[in-house]
Amino acid sequence: MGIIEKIKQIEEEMARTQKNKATEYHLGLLKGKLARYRQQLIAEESASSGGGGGQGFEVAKRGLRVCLIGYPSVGKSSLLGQITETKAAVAHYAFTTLTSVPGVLRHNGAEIQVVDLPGIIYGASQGKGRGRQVVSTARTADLILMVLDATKSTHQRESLEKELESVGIRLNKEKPNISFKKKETGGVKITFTSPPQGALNEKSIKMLLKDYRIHNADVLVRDEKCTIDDFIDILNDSHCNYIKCLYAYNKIDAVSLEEVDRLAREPNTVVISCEQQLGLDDLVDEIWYQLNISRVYTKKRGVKPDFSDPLVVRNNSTVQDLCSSIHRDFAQKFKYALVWGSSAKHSPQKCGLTHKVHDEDVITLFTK
Ligand SMILES: Nc1nc2c(ncn2[C@@H]2O[C@H](COP(=O)(O)OP(=O)(O)OP(=O)(O)O)[C@@H](O)[C@H]2O)c(=O)[nH]1
Repeated sequence: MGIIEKIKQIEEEMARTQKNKATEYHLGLLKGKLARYRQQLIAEESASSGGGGGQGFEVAKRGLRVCLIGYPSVGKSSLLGQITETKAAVAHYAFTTLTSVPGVLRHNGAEIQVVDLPGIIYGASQGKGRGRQVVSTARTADLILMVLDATKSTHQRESLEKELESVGIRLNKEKPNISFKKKETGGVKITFTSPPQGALNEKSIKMLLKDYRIHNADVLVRDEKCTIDDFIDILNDSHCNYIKCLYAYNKIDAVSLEEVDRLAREPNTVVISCEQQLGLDDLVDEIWYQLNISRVYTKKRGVKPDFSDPLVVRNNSTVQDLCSSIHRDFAQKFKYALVWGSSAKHSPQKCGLTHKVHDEDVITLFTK
């Protein structure tokens, strides 16, 4: 039996099983299996398409990236046209022509890459077609901007969330506070910092570990609210991405004021109209805020810093993160850095890779 059939079988069994105290463990086990098979499916796809990507999908990442996700015709191309410098044609993507269009959003002197993902994400978790390529690009996002049509039902949002959830993309969620270390010997050791509240207990953890054929490991659950799902995420850690998501309801010009008001009150939500150019400045400000951006200006020795083209990194980034944003291998060549600005104790301060930079710092990097 292929993985897709196995996934289907488990999903059917889960749908048949009633949710109650007696079935809690069995359902947990099924969820664990499902996560494992889905992970295998994604790994297979990546291997067969030469490491993710796929035709028309490798968009080189520079600085921070926002990915637009949404159903066809919600107004993604129009939005990209409004907030970025790439004037993407309002065009219909045929199923065969999958191209992601990167645009550049300039704000507060920094550049943010905005990638429009085609609206064909549905069915990705079942391994259908190109949806998975969309998902693999979505994983590289620093922020997901889910574009929704205010005139349509809430179904579009729920089904996109479900789809992303099933491929291991967790929206607006922190990584579960569970430490998990595989070992060579010594058996399984499980510790809770306080008594667990739900079904995540010694029994269910042991059962899942057995199913994953892990016989030696240390597990420390630091949060009493952690669930079985959280532990499964930790077991499949390499396939889980915790990404912030901002919801943008477009076409508010076509719905009632009451409806706009209701949508605007939802968490992490901005209401816009691309056609009437409403709410777009708020949206850009919110993107900036959600990305937690720091701008760091580079300075060559003996020359004034270049204030026109900052490196853009997340707040709390280190010099190492900065190096990686320049080039994957740059950190290996790194010798030391001189830093001017609020993160430096004195100006300039000589720093190593672990130094945390602040917004508007100036830095000179010295290589070996
Ligand atoms: N009423 C209204 N219509 C809009 C708005 N923004 C976009 N539209 C219309 O919605 C339709 C789809 O817009 P696109 O920008 O092509 O949507 P898309 O999400 O990129 O669609 P795909 O390319 O199919 O993924 C077009 O006919 C637009 O004119 C808006 O703010 N209000």
